[in-house]
Amino acid sequence: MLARTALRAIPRRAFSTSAPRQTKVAVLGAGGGIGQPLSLLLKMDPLVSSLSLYDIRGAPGVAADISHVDVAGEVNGYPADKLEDALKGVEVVVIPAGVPRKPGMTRDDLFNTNASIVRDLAAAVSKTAPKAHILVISNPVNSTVPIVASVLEKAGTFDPARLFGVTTLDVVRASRFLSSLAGTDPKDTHVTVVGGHSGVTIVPLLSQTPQAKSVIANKETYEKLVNRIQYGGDEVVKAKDGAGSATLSMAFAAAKFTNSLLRALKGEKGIVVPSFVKSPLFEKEGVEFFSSNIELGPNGVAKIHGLGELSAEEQELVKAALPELQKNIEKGVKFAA
Ligand SMILES: NC(=O)C1=CN([C@@H]2O[C@H](COP(=O)(O)OP(=O)(O)OC[C@H]3O[C@@H](n4cnc5c(N)ncnc54)[C@H](O)[C@@H]3O)[C@@H](O)[C@H]2O)C=CC1
Ligand SMILES: O=C([O-])CC(=O)C(=O)O
Repeated sequence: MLARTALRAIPRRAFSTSAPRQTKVAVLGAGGGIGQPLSLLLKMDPLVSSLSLYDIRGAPGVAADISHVDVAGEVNGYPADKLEDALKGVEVVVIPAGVPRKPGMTRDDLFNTNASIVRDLAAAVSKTAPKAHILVISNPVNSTVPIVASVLEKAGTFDPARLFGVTTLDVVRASRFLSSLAGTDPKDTHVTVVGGHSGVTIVPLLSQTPQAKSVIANKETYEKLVNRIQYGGDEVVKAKDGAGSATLSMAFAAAKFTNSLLRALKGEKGIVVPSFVKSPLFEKEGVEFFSSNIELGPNGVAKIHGLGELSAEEQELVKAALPELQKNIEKGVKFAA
């Protein structure tokens, strides 16, 4: 009896909430390496009242499986030809559909396959759930988010406050990697990561984290840490040795970001997290999407924060990120046109 009570306590502690379950969330790509654990974590989020799981393969099975978990909330699975049904009445759509990397590939190498997957899913969301908040996980995020924006723009349904590239895994990694060096608890070690989601476009602002002070004082340690945060994805791709990329830590990160958004949608104030959104910060430099701290509100993006004070090294990192970001964004926009 004691063990059962302890198990029941896990979902309550894993997610923050002050309101009852009330939001319908869809996962597109729910049968995949990220989709399955993400769907389970969302089922355990008290703010999710109904889960709609869609994939071209296997979603009804995943839904049947997850629906046996003894927490409240409905779960439905939809096969390949039922995308519209899956999206009916949905307020938040999370998209992890698409192929992952193998060793030796860059995220941009996924473009040829994933661009059209994301484009077609965005068109379906625009048609059936035009007011939904869209959270894009599929890589290359620097290009897939602009693709979604372009598709919605053409359809007349684009609201920049409701489109997010999920870069939370970079934030999670930065916190974890820094904590292991600084001997701190990741729970209290927050790192703002800005830019985009690949290699040099990932820019951790470690100078703004008090716990990083002694770690970044050593140039070699600092450079190694920045590199590890920028190429953390490669570590997992290499270790999985052809079996894909990060799935479990990504599912964790996406569930965390989704929970932040759901809390803000329900009226909780003061939720500020990084996300890759349509942003004015570097528009003049020709970079229309950028990840920085975003204040979330009842309609999605409430305020886009600036970068704050940067060290000389961070200024250089941002400078190096911009041309690559611009290229990735343009590629997405051109594809969608
Ligand atoms: N944003 C981020 O930080 C991260 C992004 N990713 C990206 O997430 C994506 C998914 O990765 P995994 O789950 O490991 O791949 P996976 O191959 O295990 O799963 C992808 C799923 O998408 C489904 N799918 C393909 N086309 C679809 C369509 N048109 N509609 C619905 N579902 C479709 C597949 O059937 C499969 O079940 C990849 O592009 C990967 O690079 C991965 C880790 C981190
Ligand atoms: O590295 C990859 O391809 C998957 C990914 O985006 C990450 O783990 O950050």
